Amino acid sequence: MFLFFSSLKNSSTQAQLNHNTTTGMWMGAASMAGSWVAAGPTIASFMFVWAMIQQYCPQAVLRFFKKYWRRLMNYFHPYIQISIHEFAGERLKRSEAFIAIESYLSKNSSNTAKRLKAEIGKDSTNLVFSMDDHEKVTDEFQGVKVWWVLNRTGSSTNPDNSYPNPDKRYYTLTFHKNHRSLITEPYLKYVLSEGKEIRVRNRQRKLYTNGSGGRWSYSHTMWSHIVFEHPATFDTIGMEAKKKQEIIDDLQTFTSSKDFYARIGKAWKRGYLLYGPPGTGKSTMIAAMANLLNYDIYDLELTAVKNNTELRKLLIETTSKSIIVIEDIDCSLDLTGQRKKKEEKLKDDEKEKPSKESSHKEDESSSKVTLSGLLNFIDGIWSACGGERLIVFTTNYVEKLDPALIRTGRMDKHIELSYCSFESFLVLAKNYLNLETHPLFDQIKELIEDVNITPADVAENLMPKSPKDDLEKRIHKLIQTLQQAKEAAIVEESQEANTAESTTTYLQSQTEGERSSSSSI
Ligand SMILES: Nc1ncnc2c1ncn2[C@@H]1O[C@H](COP(=O)(O)OP(=O)(O)OP(=O)(O)O)[C@@H](O)[C@H]1O
Repeated sequence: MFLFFSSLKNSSTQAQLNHNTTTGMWMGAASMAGSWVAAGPTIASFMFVWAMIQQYCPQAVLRFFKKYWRRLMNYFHPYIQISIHEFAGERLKRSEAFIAIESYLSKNSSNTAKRLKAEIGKDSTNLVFSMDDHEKVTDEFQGVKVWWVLNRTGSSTNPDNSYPNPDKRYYTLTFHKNHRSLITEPYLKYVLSEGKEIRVRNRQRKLYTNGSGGRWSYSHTMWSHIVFEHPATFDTIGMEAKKKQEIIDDLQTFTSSKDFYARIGKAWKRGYLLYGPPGTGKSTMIAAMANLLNYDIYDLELTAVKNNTELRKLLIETTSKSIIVIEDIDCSLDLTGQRKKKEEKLKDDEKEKPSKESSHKEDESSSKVTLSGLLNFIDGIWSACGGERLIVFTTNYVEKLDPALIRTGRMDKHIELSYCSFESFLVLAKNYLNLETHPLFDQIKELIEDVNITPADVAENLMPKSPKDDLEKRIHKLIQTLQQAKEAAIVEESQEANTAESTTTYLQSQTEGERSSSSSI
């Protein structure tokens, strides 16, 4: 026994000495290993004695032993360890604490850790380092040293290589028990807040999309991402200044209203409905929103989502500070008002001939996202997890949408993106031509107010197509397009007027005919 304790004490002293070296507590691994080899037979003897005691000792004596054994261990190893798992508790989502610690440690990993992982940082201009698996990093807080290790148990993928194995990485934080309150309270608080800040500062924004296929062969749809680098900003969007400012104010008020949302008991999210003809800048507006707020984008392809459960899973996986986009919501699913009528008709038909066919139809529809599933996605209980999110729908046909989907509270702000006005043209002219004024702009003003031309078409005309395309040429090209559009509109109008006139004449002759036949009767 004595031999055991003395060798244990020696190893412990060795470990403590190692703590005091600049390279941290693990640097003396080789000498530690030597001590443990020497202590091997002693440990074996001890285990044998302990087994005997456990078998033959009365319970009271055993409790006594256990109590003093723990005290003894505390004496020789006075360190506390805290583990922070990557997928602790919420198995569907990476732990926020883990992510924050990862970012925090990236700060001094590059100075102390020997093996580092490098990732491309913000704007693709720098590399961000983080510690690799099983690396150790020493940190100091108010003069107290702590040690972080990133552990990994098992492999990063399942044996069948089908999806990442989520439960395997965790950090351990080790510190002396004398500093328990300092480390568990102010230090960890500091680590989390600093980590979150570093993450926002360094992170590459991402554009996520859901869809089967890709790197992992999932049986269900999951998010995959690329770096989000769209250059659109509110400065580049052709839109009336007042309307633009209103949207910017709304977004900025939202992002700074965390406390307000908490106070009124509402989930910190806001819905935007962007509607208007194709080419009026709905997608561009989403990119500008993400750039303004520094958010990620989740481009949700509803047709690739099997059912409501899968939709909920995708929602849970989204992170804070993000925009969830469903483009062309009217085309994504049969979510229009007419859907109900169709369903009712189908039910009536099926009532008349209950058969295998109808049960097959039910099966099919149960594997689809439904309107109620989508409503739940927007404002159900699950929608509150993650916080600070915008949900944006776009459509070319707002009148087709089910009113339940776009009512205030779900889609809080409805923004119409329309044909190009002269004010919008001036923004495009400044961006594409670098011109604020030009003698031909008066002519453009007159024309543009008479025709329906999208900003996309205006932009296309202002784009240089060859080195010879100087400013004058591009302005003339736009004027020509506007004139053609105006002529086409006049022709269309006169055709419509002719059709209307001939319909009226036809109806009149019909009525007169009916009158004369009834008078002859
Ligand atoms: N208001 C605008 N300001 C600046 N550029 C615009 C604007 N509208 C359209 N554009 C230009 O036209 C192109 C197409 O626009 P965008 O895809 O945003 O339109 P959309 O309304 O989303 O179209 P769709 O309904 O077909 O998806 C963009 O690349 C952008 O450069």
